[in-house]
Amino acid sequence: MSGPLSLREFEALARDRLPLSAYDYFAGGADDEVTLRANESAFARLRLLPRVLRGNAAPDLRTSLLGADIAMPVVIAPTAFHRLADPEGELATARAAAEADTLMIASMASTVAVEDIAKAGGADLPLWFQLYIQSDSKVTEALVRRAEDAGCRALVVTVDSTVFGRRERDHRHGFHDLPEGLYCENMRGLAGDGGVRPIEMIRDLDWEHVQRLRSVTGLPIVLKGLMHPADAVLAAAHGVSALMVSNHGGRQLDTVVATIDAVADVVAAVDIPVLVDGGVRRGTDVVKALALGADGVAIGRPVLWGLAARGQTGVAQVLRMLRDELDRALALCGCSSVHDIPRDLLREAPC
Ligand SMILES: Cc1cc2nc3c(=O)[nH]c(=O)nc-3n(C[C@H](O)[C@H](O)[C@H](O)COP(=O)(O)O)c2cc1C
Ligand SMILES: CCCCC(=O)C(=O)O
Repeated sequence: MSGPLSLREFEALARDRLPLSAYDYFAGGADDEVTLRANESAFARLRLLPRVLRGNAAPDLRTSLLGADIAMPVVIAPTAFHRLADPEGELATARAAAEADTLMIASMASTVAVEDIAKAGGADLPLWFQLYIQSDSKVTEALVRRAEDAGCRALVVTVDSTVFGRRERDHRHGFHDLPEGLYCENMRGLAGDGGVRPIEMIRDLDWEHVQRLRSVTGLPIVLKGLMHPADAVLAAAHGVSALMVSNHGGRQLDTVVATIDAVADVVAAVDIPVLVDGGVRRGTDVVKALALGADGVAIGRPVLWGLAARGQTGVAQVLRMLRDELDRALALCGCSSVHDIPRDLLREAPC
């Protein structure tokens, strides 16, 4: 029997191996999961109009993001709780990211501490730290110091989570907390008694928080979960270094537009790098995001599927598969590099 041939086949393998409550936590979205489905289906609605007879050698996939040189414009989105998928958890993910020569964004809700993730990835792995700003600014600052000391090269502030989205799959399973023995390790030592402090989502999150963060760190700040071009303009005015157009993989506000439908307006509004995540499952999806002006994409669930199916090897295979698909798609589109993808490559499919 052959191994998995696509990212979607990794999901099927992962589903077979995971307890249903963990699978549903990873797979699920908010409410009716309209946005969860839309993220993927919007890519299918965009079609390619390739050029031919362009005689290109192997396309150049390398790119750079905030000074990090990486093998392809595909990075690892921050996702929580990797040890629910595999005992090695984020350590395995970091090793696979390093092997693939790409960039990893570690979740603040990782089940391995960020300094251990950094060690596993090695000095060459560009590691960014995702942050939920906490109500106590001292706690936020302690997290920032921890990320800086671990060698993280940027802070990715998630701004789409002023409250936690309602995921009905989790309610059905009663999945509200990590199982016995697993903890959000970055929060260890931050509770009054030296214990593990729970992560908060704060309703009053605003631009002042971004400004305050700007004043306590020299690291570049990336805002993740921004969809509206007017917010993109404000972000640039507040000294933000890059944006991630994201709807949290359809897990926060349901019926938000698909990210691939939002990215072009954000790109047009600002001069800073723009990444997009949500529903990227094929090399052709990456081509479409780049044709719309994105500087790169991030993948969330496919990494978890690789991890649950085969640990570090599985994550490395997922990244390799997407890289090979991107290479083939570019060749077939007549593009010589990831920086040479014209907008007129795209057409909307008739309904
Ligand atoms: C299981 C899971 C956990 C996630 N945890 C976080 C998180 O801790 N912080 C964050 O900013 N985004 C989190 N996200 C959102 C991802 O960073 C990303 O936006 C999303 O997964 C992209 O969509 P995709 O899964 O379709 O690739 C999570 C997503 C999933 C599926
Ligand atoms: C406090 C954990 C947050 C994880 C998360 O962002 C998600 O499940 O989407």
